[in-house]
Amino acid sequence: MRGPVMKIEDIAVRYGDCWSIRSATITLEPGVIHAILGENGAGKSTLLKAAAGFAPRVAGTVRIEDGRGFGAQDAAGDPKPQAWTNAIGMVHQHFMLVSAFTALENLVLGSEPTGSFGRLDLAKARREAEALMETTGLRVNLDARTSDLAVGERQRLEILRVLYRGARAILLDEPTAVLSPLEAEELYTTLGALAEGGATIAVVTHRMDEVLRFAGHVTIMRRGRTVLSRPITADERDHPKRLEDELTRAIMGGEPPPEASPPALAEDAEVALSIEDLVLVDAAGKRVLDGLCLAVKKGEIVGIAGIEGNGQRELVRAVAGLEPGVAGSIVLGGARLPAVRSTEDLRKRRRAIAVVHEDRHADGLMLDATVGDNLVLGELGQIDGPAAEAALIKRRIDRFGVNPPDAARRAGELSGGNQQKVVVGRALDRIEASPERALVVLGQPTRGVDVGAAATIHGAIVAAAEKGLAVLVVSADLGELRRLAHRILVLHRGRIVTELPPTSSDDVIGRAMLGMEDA
Ligand SMILES: Nc1ncnc2c1ncn2[C@@H]1O[C@H](COP(=O)(O)OP(=O)(O)OP(=O)(O)O)[C@@H](O)[C@H]1O
Repeated sequence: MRGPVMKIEDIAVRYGDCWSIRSATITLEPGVIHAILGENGAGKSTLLKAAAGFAPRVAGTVRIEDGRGFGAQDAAGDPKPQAWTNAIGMVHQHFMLVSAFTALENLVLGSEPTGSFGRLDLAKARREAEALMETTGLRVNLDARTSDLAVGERQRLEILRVLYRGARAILLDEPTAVLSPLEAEELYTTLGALAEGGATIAVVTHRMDEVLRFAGHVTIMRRGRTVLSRPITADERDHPKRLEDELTRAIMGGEPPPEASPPALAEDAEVALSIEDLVLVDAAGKRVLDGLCLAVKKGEIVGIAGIEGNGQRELVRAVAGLEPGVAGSIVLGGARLPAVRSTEDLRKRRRAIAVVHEDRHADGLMLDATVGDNLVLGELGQIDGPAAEAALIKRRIDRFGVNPPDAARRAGELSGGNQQKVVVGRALDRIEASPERALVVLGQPTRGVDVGAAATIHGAIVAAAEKGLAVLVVSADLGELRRLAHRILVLHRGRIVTELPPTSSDDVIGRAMLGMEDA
C-alpha cells in the first residue's frame, strides 16, 4: 500500500482576520516518518489540516501524486475528490471518538460494511477489524466501551479507524502527548512498520527525543512559516546533540532557554501534605486507588511517574476534592482535609490548593468562553472590579506568553499549547497570591507545550516551591520529572510502589512503572 507523495506549496491559511499559516512549503514522501516541530501556535495542526484538505486556505496548492493522479487542490479547493478523503487520514490532537460506542462501532463509524437490505453487518465489520489488527499489530478490545479504554488504546483505535478507511497517508497531530514513554515507543514501532510498508506518515510533536530517534525527515514551523525542512541522516542519529541544538534554535528563533532545576530543600523542612491509605473503588468494582500513601514537604517538588491509567487522574481529583467516594486521609499543614460537601467547601480547598487536571478540555477550560474569562475562571466575586480583573488577565497573559495575547478571543480558537498555558498559568498565578497557599498539584503540566513555554511553566513551578509550597507533579514525561523533582514516586495499580532519585535512568523508572520488583 504505497502512500502518495504530498506536495504542499506556499500555502496560506486564515481564520477570520487571523493568519494561521503565512507561507508553508513541505513535501511528504512515503517510506519515512516526517516529524513537524515548532512553537505553540506556529501553525503545525493547521498544516496537517490543510494537507488533509480541510483548512480554509487562501493561497497555495496541495498536490497529491500517487501514480493514479489525484491532482492538485488550489486555494479554492472544495469539494475535495473522494479519493483524496479516503487516501489521507488524520488523527487529531483531541480524539474524535464517540465514547458511548464500542471500539468496533467507532472503528467502522462512517464506513460501515452493510449486508442485505443495507443493514449494518457487524460480523463482517468484526472480521475486517480482526484482520486489520492482525496485519498492523495494533490491538484494542473491540467490545469495550470506548469511554472505558485507556488513552493509549483510544489512540490505537483512532489509527485503526483511519487505516480501516483505506488511508495510505496518515497525519498525526501530537499523538504521543497523551501516551506514556512505553506506549509512545510502541506507537513509533507501528508507524515505522507502516512507513516501511510504503505509507506516508507525518507526525506533529513537541518531543525532541522522538524526532532524534524515529524521524527520517524533519520540518520546523515558526510563526506560520516553514523555516527548515530536511532529512535526518543515520550519522546524525548516532550523534544527536548537534542536530538537537540546530532544531531547537530553529524552533525558538534563537538560543534555547536555560533548564529549570529544583530549589534547595532545607533538611528540616516540615511535611506539608500527607496522604494516608487512599482507596477509591470505581463503578466496576476496581480499586483504582489502592492504599496510596505519600508525603510532600514544604518547598519540595515530588514527581509521580506511572503508566497512564494507574490512578494518576483519580489521585489528582481526590486531592482537589472531586472524588466523594474516596476513603483514607489527606492531611495538609497538620489538619485533615474534611470531605467536600458544598461549593463553599470546594472554595476553601481551592484557597490552599491549586490543581491542574490532565484533561484540559474536560476539567480546565470553557472553550466557548473568552481567554480572559478562562484566565479568571473560579475567581468570580473575588476580584476588585473590572479594571483589576483586566489587569490580572493581562498579567497572566504576559507572564505565561499566551499567544495571541488577546483576552477577547475564544479559548477554543487558541492552539493546544496556548490553551495549556491558560490552564497552568491561572492555577499557578492564583495560588501564589493566596494567603492560605499550601500545595500545587499538576497533572501533565506541559502536555502539548513547546520548549520555550515549558521553560516558563517549569520556572513558575520552581518559583512556587521557592515560596514554600509543596508541589506534586504527575507527568508522562520522565525528562521533565528528572529536571524538576527532588524525588520521583512510581505509581502502579493505585499505589506508590517505589521511590527513586531523579538521576534514575528511563530504564529503571520504566521497569518500576511496569511493577517489576527489581526496579
Ligand atoms: N479555528 C480557528 N479559529 C481561529 N484561529 C485559529 C483556529 N485554529 C487555529 N487558529 C490559530 O492559528 C494559529 C496556528 O494554530 P495551530 O493550532 O495550527 O498551531 P500549532 O502549531 O499546532 O500549535 P500547538 O503546538 O499549540 O498545538 C494559532 O494562532 C491559532 O490561534
